[in-house]
Amino acid sequence: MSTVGNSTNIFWHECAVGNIDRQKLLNQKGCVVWITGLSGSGKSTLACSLGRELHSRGKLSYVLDGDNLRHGLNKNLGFSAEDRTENIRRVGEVGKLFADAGLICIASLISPYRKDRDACRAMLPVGNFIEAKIHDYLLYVFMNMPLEVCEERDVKGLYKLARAGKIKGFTGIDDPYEPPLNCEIELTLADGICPSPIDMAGQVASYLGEKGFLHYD
Ligand SMILES: Nc1ncnc2c1ncn2[C@@H]1O[C@H](COP(=O)(O)OS(=O)(=O)O)[C@@H](OP(=O)(O)O)[C@H]1O
Ligand SMILES: Nc1ncnc2c1ncn2[C@@H]1O[C@H](COP(=O)(O)OP(=O)(O)O)[C@@H](O)[C@H]1O
Repeated sequence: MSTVGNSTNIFWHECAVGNIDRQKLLNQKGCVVWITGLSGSGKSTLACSLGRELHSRGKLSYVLDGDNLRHGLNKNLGFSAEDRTENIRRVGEVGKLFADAGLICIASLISPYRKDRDACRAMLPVGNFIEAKIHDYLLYVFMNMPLEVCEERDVKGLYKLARAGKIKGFTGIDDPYEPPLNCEIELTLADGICPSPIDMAGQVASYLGEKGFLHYD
């Protein structure tokens, strides 16, 4: 019996089928691939491309997209620092459940503040897999696209509105984006050109393969 947050007198219930059973069933290791970067940097595009790549390799994944989650789970949150923190915390917790379910969870959110991303790392520290290898099972992918590139794309017209002062607290304009100091993968321009989503997805999938997430034995 314990107290967690505001809940008192609560108990943890274990089930007979556990995380290892599910990972064996799926022949993969559950993890969270967390894509962070500015609006318009290509997070959602990479998330979908990676999902497709993993699907084609017979691996089960699920995309948690910040914009989409704000239509449901997170629809009571705005863009204040406190709300963004709560947004990241909730998605971290959901990602942890997906990873525990054995899936490769692809989270795609601006997640601009370092302390919020660090808190997610602390929430999903290490996976102790059966062969005794220890992996981080939260992997950060930094979409390191220059603001000018994102602003030039401006698919939703939000940068224009932010520059005109019609959106307040827009990331990269009048709200900070704090680049990761310890990401697993950084994707950026090569000779001034953005690699294709398929190439980027291939790079992330290869990383997952090398780290042993795409099989379970
Ligand atoms: N003020 C402000 N700042 C940044 N972004 C804004 C803002 N207002 C609305 N939007 C739109 O919301 C999408 C980002 O949602 P996220 O949940 O990923 O943001 S965060 O991680 O909580 O910072 C983001 O989507 P993406 O362009 O896909 O990143 C924007 O379309
Ligand atoms: N690798 C890429 N190369 C060129 N354009 C891209 C690439 N990835 C995304 N884009 C384009 O950039 C725009 C923003 O992409 P999106 O995935 O919606 O970004 P985010 O989710 O970070 O806001 C879209 O028009 C998309 O087609």
